[in-house]
Amino acid sequence: MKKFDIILIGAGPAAINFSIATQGSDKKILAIEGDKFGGTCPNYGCEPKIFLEGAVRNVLSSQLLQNRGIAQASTIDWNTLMKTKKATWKNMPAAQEMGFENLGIDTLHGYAKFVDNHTVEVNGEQYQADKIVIATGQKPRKLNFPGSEYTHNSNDVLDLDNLPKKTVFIGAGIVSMEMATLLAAAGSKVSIVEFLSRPMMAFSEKHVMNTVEDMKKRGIDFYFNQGVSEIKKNDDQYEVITSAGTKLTADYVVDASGRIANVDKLGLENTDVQLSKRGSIIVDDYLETNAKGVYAAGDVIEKKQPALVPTAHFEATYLGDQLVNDKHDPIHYPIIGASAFTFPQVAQVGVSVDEARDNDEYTVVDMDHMFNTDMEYAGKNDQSAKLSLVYNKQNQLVGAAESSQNAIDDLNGIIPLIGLKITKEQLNNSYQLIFPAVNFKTEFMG
Ligand SMILES: Cc1cc2nc3c(=O)[nH]c(=O)nc-3n(C[C@H](O)[C@H](O)[C@H](O)COP(=O)(O)OP(=O)(O)OC[C@H]3O[C@@H](n4cnc5c(N)ncnc54)[C@H](O)[C@@H]3O)c2cc1C
Ligand SMILES: NC(=O)c1ccc[n+]([C@@H]2O[C@H](COP(=O)([O-])OP(=O)(O)OC[C@H]3O[C@@H](n4cnc5c(N)ncnc54)[C@H](O)[C@@H]3O)[C@@H](O)[C@H]2O)c1
Repeated sequence: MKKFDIILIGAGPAAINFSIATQGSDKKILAIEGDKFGGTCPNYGCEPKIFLEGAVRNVLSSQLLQNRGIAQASTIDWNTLMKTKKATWKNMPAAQEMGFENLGIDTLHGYAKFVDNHTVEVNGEQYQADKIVIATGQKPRKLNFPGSEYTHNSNDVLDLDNLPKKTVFIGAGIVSMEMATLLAAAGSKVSIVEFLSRPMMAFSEKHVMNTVEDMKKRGIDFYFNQGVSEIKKNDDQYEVITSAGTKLTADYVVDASGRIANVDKLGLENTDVQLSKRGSIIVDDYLETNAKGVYAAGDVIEKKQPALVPTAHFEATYLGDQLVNDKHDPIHYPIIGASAFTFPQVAQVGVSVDEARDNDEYTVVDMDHMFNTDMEYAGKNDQSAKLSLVYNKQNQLVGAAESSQNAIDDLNGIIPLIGLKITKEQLNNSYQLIFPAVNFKTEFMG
């Protein structure tokens, strides 16, 4: 039996930031990874997605500027794009593992299974620690219906060598909306089937629907209020049948119906760790599970905050600091922005625009009139751009939502204003951003 002070199960963003936070301590720490070191973000998520999205955004922007001075709009060469993506990310897991080792963390390949609250088994060998951190993230959900065996998931899309002619996405969450944007821009005919009445329910309706309208103009079809009930295979084509009787043909079907906590290989039945109804790990305000000395961080935990890299990083940094310094302070989350890398992008932060519209405590200011002047977004011909701001009774900016080609960078400029509760006067007396900048759009400019 090998003994450590702390064992990390999973080696994604949560584990990485935990390791950074513990750097320089005398604790003996082991990171165990069953698949690829680095976890979802650099291997199956944000980073390869943003690589593909960068090309797509440039192409779609150039198409919008045709006849405004761009002579020939560009198009996507999917095969070269994918070949480049694969070459760029090939060495990522090895580089990530080296990152752990450089931080003084021992690494181990294999799936960890609990034997009891303080012992895990990996490849037949046992490892023990007083403190164990579960950072196993989430994985794509697999729906179960006749023909569901023909579906692919987001990991497959990010590795797709040849572009399908027709693609059907099941679900219209962030994963689906981003990947539909990619495949459609590259030339696939994309349809999206969604149970609910609109996509990305966690985001402001007005801004999501603004993006949906743009996606529709580019030929993406949406089928709301219905789920997929059956897929039939006819030679190399599939017939996708929905609960509303819609029939769609496709040569590629993506199950993008959501992500579930990665707990199935953990042997949690051998511990006191408890799961929520959704199957995520329940933790208290100290990120400790029901089993004393067993903690959890990142996407795997049940929480109100969005399951994103910044959330995982914040939790892991907090936990690393608590565990190596024997602290006992509850976690207090900061303002965390959320976004979808669609075209146009959708982003939001702070108090929800939808909730604020029905609440007397807040005032929602829709800044759309600013954009009709063809000024703020003119260089990108972003005519449909929409930005809404939420102010509280003290006239402090407390929330924002935007749909535009620049929504993510814009809101990254707004997040400090909200997080620091800064007033217009404080901002203008402290710094002036390069013009034109988001503070102009928010009328925060002095
Ligand atoms: C397509 C896609 C795009 C995304 N884009 C963004 C984005 O743009 N911005 C953003 O902020 N977030 C994005 N996310 C979310 C982001 O990837 C996650 O929030 C983040 O990776 C969570 O980190 P984590 O460490 O909690 O889990 P993960 O990164 O999932 O890492 C968990 C690791 O644990 C391993 N593991 C599981 N079980 C075991 C076991 N029993 N033993 C050993 N190892 C195990 C897994 O193999 C995995 O490597 C995206 C996600 C997806 C799927
Ligand atoms: N840009 C980013 O930051 C980014 C990108 C991708 C993923 N993520 C993270 O991953 C999480 C998961 O995203 P997701 O899109 O996988 O999940 P999701 O839960 O947000 O969306 C899944 C969608 O599928 C629908 N659905 C479920 N079953 C269905 C069925 N049978 N038929 C039709 N529709 C069905 C749901 O109603 C929902 O709208 C996000 O919430 C986010 O935390 C973030």
